[in-house]
Amino acid sequence: MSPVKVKKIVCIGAGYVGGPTCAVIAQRCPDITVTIVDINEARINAWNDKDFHLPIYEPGLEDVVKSCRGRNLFFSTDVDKAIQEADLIFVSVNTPTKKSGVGAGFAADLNYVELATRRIAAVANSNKIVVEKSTVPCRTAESMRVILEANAKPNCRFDILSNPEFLAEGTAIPDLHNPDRVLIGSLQTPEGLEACQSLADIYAHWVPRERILTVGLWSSELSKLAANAMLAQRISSINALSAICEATGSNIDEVAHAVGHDTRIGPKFLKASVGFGGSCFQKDILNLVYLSESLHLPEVAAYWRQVVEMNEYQKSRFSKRVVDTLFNTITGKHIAVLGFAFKADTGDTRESAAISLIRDFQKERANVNLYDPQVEESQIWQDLSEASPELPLETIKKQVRICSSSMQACKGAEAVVIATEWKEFKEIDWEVVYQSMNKPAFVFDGRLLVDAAKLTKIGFKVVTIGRGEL
Ligand SMILES: NC(=O)C1=CN([C@@H]2O[C@H](COP(=O)(O)OP(=O)(O)OC[C@H]3O[C@@H](n4cnc5c(N)ncnc54)[C@H](O)[C@@H]3O)[C@@H](O)[C@H]2O)C=CC1
Ligand SMILES: O=C(O)[C@H]1O[C@H](OP(=O)(O)OP(=O)(O)OC[C@H]2O[C@@H](n3ccc(=O)[nH]c3=O)[C@H](O)[C@@H]2O)[C@H](O)[C@@H](O)[C@@H]1O
Repeated sequence: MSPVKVKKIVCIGAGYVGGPTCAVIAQRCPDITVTIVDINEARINAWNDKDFHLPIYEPGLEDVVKSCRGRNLFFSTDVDKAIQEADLIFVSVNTPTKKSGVGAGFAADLNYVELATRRIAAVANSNKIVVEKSTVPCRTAESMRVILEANAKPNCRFDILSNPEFLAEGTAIPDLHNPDRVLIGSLQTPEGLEACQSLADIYAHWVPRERILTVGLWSSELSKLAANAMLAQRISSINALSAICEATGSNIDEVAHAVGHDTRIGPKFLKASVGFGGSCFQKDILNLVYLSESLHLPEVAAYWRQVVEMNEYQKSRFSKRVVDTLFNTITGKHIAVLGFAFKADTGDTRESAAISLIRDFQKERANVNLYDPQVEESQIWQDLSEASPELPLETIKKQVRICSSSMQACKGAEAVVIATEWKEFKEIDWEVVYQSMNKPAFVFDGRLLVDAAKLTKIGFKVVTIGRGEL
């Protein structure tokens, strides 16, 4: 037997991962037909939009989709047909934190993975390579194998691979074009290794072979959780140090620069912030915490849990600093919040620190003027309602006004809070903003974005994360 040469791929799940990842595969492998399917019809319609108003904002994505949609890249809701035709199936569905039942608040909800797996088993009528692309707990591939084999049609073989995704939102396309590594986990059996080879051959169309790492299935699954946990741990470490900086008059940027110069530590991912957000860091660490507890390793669980707790502390510490600085009350004051996405260059708001900040400001009965260049209004109302379920939306709308520019948000405000590091906030004409604000005018920089000395010269009182007043 030799490795199957893959001709047709289906990706189940047309989200932030499935969409960009498989669009890039289609772009780089013109000899392979790629169909991305989803049960969400509105999402598929948006991927097929004739004016390319795609469901995800991601720099460079539109060009990739334009280059191959209708050629060898297709988006469809016909999940069954696409499964039947494919040699290789990516499972790229959502794996959120469980909201109820055993492990609620920690464990991953694997319902979507299981439903997709059962669908594959129900409709497949030829051999398939099934690839776990979603981030899943260790040994999920084993559950998938059991489900697939128990329901397989005669003469239908399934080989299961783990191929976690490491792209970051906002830089998904360059990350996919030039990945640090592609990780493929397989059973170390002859069939498993052949399936691994088939998938590696796809990536080898554009990724150098030495960056395609092949490991055992369980190592691959755990490596994904480990990578996210260690990245988040760096942010919590630098944020913990930012609190010490504020109390001692040190400057977190200078500390990060000095620490990061050590080649063993490295300069990346040491930017202090108002707290990390995004759909995955918290979820994947909680998943690791749950795994550790299930394995009777409470000390290990406590170690990782602290990374999330430090992040919660950072967010609440920042909103408290706003209240304390504004003379211990923000009731009735106007606060301009700039940015709602969890980071720049994405319209994604999942777990965004801005949501917690605005909820805290609402509790203090402040008026919030909010501006974000990408996030849809409907998404903002949904997030704010979920953050304060006790408040009717009408009450929230009385306290929060969505603005169409930074200028509009800042006009008449007592304070500006920078929550997302959008490039356009760097280019704000602060002289003009200052004139339009109530005095004293404060800027709270939660992203180390603005030139504090320049703003102070204009007349602002500037409070920056990780910088003390001493
Ligand atoms: N968002 C990110 O930057 C990254 C996410 N991941 C992981 O990738 C996975 C997917 O994440 P996202 O793409 O962000 O999620 P998402 O929520 O944007 O997309 C998942 C899609 O799967 C669809 N879906 C669910 N069940 C289905 C089924 N049975 N049949 C067809 N479609 C189905 C949903 O309708 C949804 O459109 C998660 O496990 C996540 O942890 C990994 C790396 C990066
Ligand atoms: O599994 C995932 O979902 C992905 O999670 C992260 O990617 P993402 O969440 O899209 O974005 P990051 O750039 O990692 O930023 C996450 C959060 O940390 C914050 N951050 C990042 C870096 C930093 O130095 N400081 C900091 O506060 C960002 O503002 C953002 O809120 C990882 O970087 C990806 O490798 C991984 O594939």
